[in-house]
Amino acid sequence: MADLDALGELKNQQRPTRRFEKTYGKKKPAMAQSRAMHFDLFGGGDENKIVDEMEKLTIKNDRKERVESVPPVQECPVPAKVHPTEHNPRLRGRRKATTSKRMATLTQDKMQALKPLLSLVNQEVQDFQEFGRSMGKKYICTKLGEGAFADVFKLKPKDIDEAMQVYERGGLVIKVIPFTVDKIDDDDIGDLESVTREVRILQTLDPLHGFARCRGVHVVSGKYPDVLLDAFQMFKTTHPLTAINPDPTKTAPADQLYVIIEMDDAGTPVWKIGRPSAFQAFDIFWKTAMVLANAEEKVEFEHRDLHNGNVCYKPLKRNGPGDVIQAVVEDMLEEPEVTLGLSNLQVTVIDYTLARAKVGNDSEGDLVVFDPIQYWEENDAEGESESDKKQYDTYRKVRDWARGEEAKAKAAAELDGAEYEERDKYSRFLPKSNVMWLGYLVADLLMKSAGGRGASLPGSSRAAKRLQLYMWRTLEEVDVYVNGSSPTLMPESAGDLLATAMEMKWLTLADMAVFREELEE
Ligand SMILES: Nc1ncnc2c1ncn2[C@@H]1O[C@H](COP(=O)(O)OP(=O)(O)OP(=O)(O)O)[C@@H](O)[C@H]1O
Repeated sequence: MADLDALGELKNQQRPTRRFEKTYGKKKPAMAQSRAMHFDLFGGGDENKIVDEMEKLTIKNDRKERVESVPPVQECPVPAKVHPTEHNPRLRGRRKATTSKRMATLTQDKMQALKPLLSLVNQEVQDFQEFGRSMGKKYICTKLGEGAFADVFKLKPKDIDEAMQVYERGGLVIKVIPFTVDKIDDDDIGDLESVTREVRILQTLDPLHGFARCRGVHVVSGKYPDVLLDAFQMFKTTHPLTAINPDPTKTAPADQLYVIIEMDDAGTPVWKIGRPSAFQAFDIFWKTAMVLANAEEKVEFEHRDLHNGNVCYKPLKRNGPGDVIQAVVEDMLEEPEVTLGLSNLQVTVIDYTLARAKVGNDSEGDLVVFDPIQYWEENDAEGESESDKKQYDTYRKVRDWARGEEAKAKAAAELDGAEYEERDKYSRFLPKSNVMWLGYLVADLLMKSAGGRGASLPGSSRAAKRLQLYMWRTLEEVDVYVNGSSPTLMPESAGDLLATAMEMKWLTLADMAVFREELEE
C-alpha cells in the first residue's frame, strides 16, 4: 500500500509541459584522489588526463561576467582531434576499453550542429544499438524513474568484483535524454541547447559537494537498445501509474539522438521518504541549504527547480544507517551541541535542466548558462496536491522576482540616463530563488510529518524528545520566516539564510563545522 501511495505522488513530480499529465517543473573541488575515481561505462583512459580536463572546467571568477542569453552552443572551443577511446579524460577510468565504439551515421548538418556538445564531452556520436550491446554485456539494467524528458536507469556490473567497486563508489545510474538538433514544439523531447546547458552545468557542479558526481557523458543516435528497452517495459509493468514516458520504439525515429549521462546513484528522492523523523527532516533541509550556499559562492548557482524529486538522500556510509542510531536517542542524557548530521544521511541535489551557473573555461571567461524557463511565463496551472500547488507557486514566485529585478534594472538605467541593455531576466544571478525553493522544501518536509510535529522516535529519552521537538520547531520557524515573508524581506540567498540561522540559533557553529568537514572529505 505504501508503495501505491508513493506512486500516486510521483505523478506530480514532473513538469506539466507534457500532455498536461506531468508537472514541471560532490564534494569540494575534486581532489586528485576523487578525480581518479572517474570512469566510464566501458573503461579505458588515463587519470592525469582526467585531472587536466577537470582543471579546464575551473571557473575563473575574477573575470568580468559575461552573460549569454543565447545558450553557449556555439561557444565551445573545438579540441584538437583525438581518438575517442584514448582521449576522453572525463569519461575514462583505468579499465581497458572492452568494446569497439561504432559511430552513428548522421547528416553533415547534424554533425556540424552537434560539434559544440561533442567537444564538451570529447566524444563522437555512437551508435545506440552498439552502445546498448556493450552495456548489456557488462551491466544489469533496471529503470529507476523518469522525468518529463529523461529515463533513468541503474546499472549493476555483472562481474562481482566490479559490482563491489561500483557499489563502493556510490552506485552507477544513467540518465537517457532524447533530444533534437532543432527546437520543436513537442515537449517530450529536449533540444540541443537545453541538453548542452544541462551537460555544462553538470560538469561545473561535478566537483562541488552535494551534487551528482558525473562519471561520463555520451551522445548516441539510433534505436533504443534491447537492454534498456527491457528495463523500460519492466518499469511500465511494475509502476503502471508513474511510467508515463512513451515507448521509444513507437515514438522515436530510427536516428533519434540521446545524451546519456553517467552519474553516481544519488539515492532516494525526498518525495518517497514517507514520514521523516525530526533528524532526517532537519538534516535534509539544512544540508540542502548548505549545498546550495556553497554552490552560490563558487559558481553563482541557482537550481530553479528544486522540487522533492530533485533532492535525494542516502546513508552517509555504504550500508550505514539511514536515520539516527537507536542507542543515541535511547541513551541521550542532554541535548548535544551538534545537531546536524545525527540522521547519518547525505543529500544530493540532481537535475539541472532549469539551473543557472557560471560555467566556462579559460578561453570563455565567466560564461553564464541558464534556461529561459518559457513554460512558466504565462502558466497558471494550480496543481492538485498541496505539494504540487507549492511547487507551481514557487516557479511563479521566482519568475515574478526575476521580472521585478528586470524592472528595477530598467528603472535604474533610465534614472542614470544610460541605455538599458536587454537581457533575459533569468540570466541574472538571483540567489533568492534558492531561498524560495528552500521555502518549498521546508514546507514539503513539514507537510510529510503532518500530525507528527513534535513527534519523537519510539524509545527516545527525555533529552532526545526535547531535541526532536526543538528540531521540528526550528523547521517551523524557518517555514514561517521564509514562506511568511514577502519576497523583498526574504533572505537574499541560501548563504544569507544560513547566516540568519546562526543568528537565530537554528544552527550552531558546531553544526556548520560538521558541514565544513563534509566539504573537506
Ligand atoms: N543520480 C541519480 N541517482 C538516483 N536517482 C536519480 C538520479 N538522477 C535521476 N534520478 C531519478 O530519476 C528521476 C528523474 O530524473 P531527473 O529529475 O533528472 O529527470 P528530468 O527529466 O530532468 O526531470 P524533470 O521532470 O524534473 O525535469 C528523479 O526524480 C530521480 O528519482
